Amino acid sequence: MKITLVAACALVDADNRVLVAQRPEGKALAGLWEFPGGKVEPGERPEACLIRELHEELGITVKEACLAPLTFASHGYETFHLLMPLWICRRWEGQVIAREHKALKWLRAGKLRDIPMPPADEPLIPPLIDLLGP
Ligand SMILES: Nc1nc2c([nH]c(=O)n2[C@H]2C[C@H](O)[C@@H](COP(=O)(O)OP(=O)(O)OP(=O)(O)O)O2)c(=O)[nH]1
Ligand SMILES: [Mg+2]
Repeated sequence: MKITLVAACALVDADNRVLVAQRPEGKALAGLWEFPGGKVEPGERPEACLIRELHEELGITVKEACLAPLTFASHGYETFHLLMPLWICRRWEGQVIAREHKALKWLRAGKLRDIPMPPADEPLIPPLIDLLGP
């Protein structure tokens, strides 16, 4: 079984809302709402990967000191096993824009259950509600 390491981030705004991003057409899991992030490249540190992906996908600049680990997902997909640490980030530079996603939205953690997310993401919701409230 191939293990794929993906670094992902819950960006949290001043009202404790979380950013979710809609996966574009033509990619696996198209249309589902995810946490921004991506695959860790060979030799790359996960935190460096996340900072790179947040810049590529959302156009923002994040300092490593502003990333706090929250939890992780471990999920068996048909062709690979996803291991996905999730960081929280409340501080960044720049305006969030959808450079690669179909759409973006800010939601209270309790509302994450109402949007279609990848199956791997479901266990990430309770720790977000614990931290941020519903
Ligand atoms: N970023 C992200 N990926 C997720 C989440 N949940 C989930 O199952 N995945 C899966 C989808 C993909 O199989 C894999 C990472 O995908 P990705 O499409 O973000 O990877 P990437 O940014 O490096 O994009 P690419 O260069 O491979 O196209 O993890 C999530 O919340 N965020
Ligand atoms: Mg990505």
